[in-house]
Amino acid sequence: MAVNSVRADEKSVGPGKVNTLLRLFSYLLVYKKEIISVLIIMAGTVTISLINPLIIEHAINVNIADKDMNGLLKLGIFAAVMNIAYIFLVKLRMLIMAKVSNTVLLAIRQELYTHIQKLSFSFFDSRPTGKILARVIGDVNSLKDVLTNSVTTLIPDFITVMAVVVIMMAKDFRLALAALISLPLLIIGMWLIQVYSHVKWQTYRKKNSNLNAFIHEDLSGMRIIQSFTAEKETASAFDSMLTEHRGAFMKAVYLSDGFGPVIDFCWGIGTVSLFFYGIKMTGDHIAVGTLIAFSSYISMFWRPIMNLSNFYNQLVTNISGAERIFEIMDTQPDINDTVKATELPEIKGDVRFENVTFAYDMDTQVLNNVSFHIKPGETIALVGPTGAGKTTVVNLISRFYDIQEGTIYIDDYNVQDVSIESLRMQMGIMTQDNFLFSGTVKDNLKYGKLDATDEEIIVAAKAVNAHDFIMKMEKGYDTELKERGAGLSAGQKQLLAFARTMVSMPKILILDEATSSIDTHTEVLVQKGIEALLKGRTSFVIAHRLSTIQKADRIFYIDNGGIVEEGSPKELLERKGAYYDLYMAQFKNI
Ligand SMILES: Nc1ncnc2c1ncn2[C@@H]1O[C@H](COP(=O)(O)OP(=O)(O)OP(=O)(O)O)[C@@H](O)[C@H]1O
Repeated sequence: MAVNSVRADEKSVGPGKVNTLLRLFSYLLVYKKEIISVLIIMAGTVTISLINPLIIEHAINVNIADKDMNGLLKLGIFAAVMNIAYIFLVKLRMLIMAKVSNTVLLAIRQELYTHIQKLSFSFFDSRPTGKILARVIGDVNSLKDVLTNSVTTLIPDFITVMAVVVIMMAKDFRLALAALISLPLLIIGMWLIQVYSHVKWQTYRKKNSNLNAFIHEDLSGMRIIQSFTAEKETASAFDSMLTEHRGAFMKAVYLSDGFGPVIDFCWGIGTVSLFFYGIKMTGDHIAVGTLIAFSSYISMFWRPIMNLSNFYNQLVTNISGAERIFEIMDTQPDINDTVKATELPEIKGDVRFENVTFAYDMDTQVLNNVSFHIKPGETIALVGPTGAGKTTVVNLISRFYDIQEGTIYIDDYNVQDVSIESLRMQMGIMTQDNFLFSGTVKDNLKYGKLDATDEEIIVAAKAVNAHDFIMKMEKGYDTELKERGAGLSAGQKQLLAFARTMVSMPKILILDEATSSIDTHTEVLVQKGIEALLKGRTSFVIAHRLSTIQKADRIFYIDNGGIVEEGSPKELLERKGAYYDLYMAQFKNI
């Protein structure tokens, strides 16, 4: 059962804002050289902008006053060269920072994606794909400006502010205190805004996730929506989600917009207090020149503060994105290799359940004390009512979930004591949806074995009767497939999925048989494909076709948390129990 539906907001479990920031900035440390270059370049650009007024002053006071046109020309050339260098340096700084921040984003996205691939089924069970997508794409993108500005704003502006404070204190500490009197107000104001703003931005990101999940789900189910003519209903649901999204954004942005006025207010108070105190003291010993110098220092102090607060605002706006990314990175897979896990050697295909008890969640037990033993090469058909636990049994063999009680052995190895990779590598799993990826037919078949040769692929495809149909496609094995195999029939998708599994030559085959109706010709091919797949390997077939069930060595009828009937097809028919009833019901429909 999904914990998070499309509409339900995700829970926020951030590791704390400071930790999140430190962790985010730690990604920048890899690029120390580039960051130092940017800082040096910035020192250069600041110096040039400080020299510019001096050049103008010199031109007016000296060259123009003395009518020294030669000197003025030289000064002009010097100023032009310096300012061209300035433009070049700014471009270079932007280029380096763009490269650094994009590479960091790439690294974060890669780490996140690789981690998500390791997470267990339970993680994917618990959240819609669109919400995961929102984190991998949207949340990662939201960090770009934070990363860039942390170098171009945070460091230089912080140094400027500190330097100005030191100069002011050194010149006259009473005037300095008067100028900076509103600093505590600023700190309290910003802190209060960020506390509430952070929560609002968290909510906004959740609404954004919901919207993503909704769009993803809707687009995936568009055929169903159109066939049930439910476009109006989904459009109205979308509309209400957009309203929620917009509302969350407006609430967040109102608060964030409070930063500017708070700074303006504090700046104003600082200036008034400086002049009030200064004028009161002018009679004593404060020179007017010092007072004027202080008033320019005060703007030199507040301008970077303004930049820093914009950066802070950016941080508050986007830190929830970083929290959401790190939350996934910190999610540990439920199913892990144990410390003592060994490699499962090439198996024969013996499968044993000993008193296995399993529940997805504490409320509903799906399997209760189930035991069975399958010998290598046996074909077992799993039958029973819907929701009885057939898929659960096969999921446990591949250790997609861990059982609560009992033991599952493959060739006498406890599945919990061997590495997950060595276990799953020897399993061939075919689910009902026969998922195909965009790419060529060959690419898809290679999923079974990444280093398979063309010959291996063709042999496998021939074995399951898929070769002829593939050769009839436009470019044979090099034909490009659309996403999820759109444009192929259900039977054709199945044949390709058989071939993919055949390429992997698994010792244990798990086949969740599709029930979709297939034309008679393809049905014969599919049936032959199934037989070829089952040959010589231990197979679990969640069987719907009577023909497959009849050819199984044994049938397990699963119901009420266990195997209620077990035996060969003939034995079970003779017993006239649950399987007999199922058989007769299907037989009547033939
Ligand atoms: N990921 C899951 N999380 C929670 N409960 C689940 C999950 N998957 C299945 N269940 C529940 O476990 C029970 C057994 O499900 P399972 O899919 O094994 O049944 P099944 O016999 O294969 O059914 P069907 O023939 O309809 O495919 C059902 O009650 C189902 O609701």
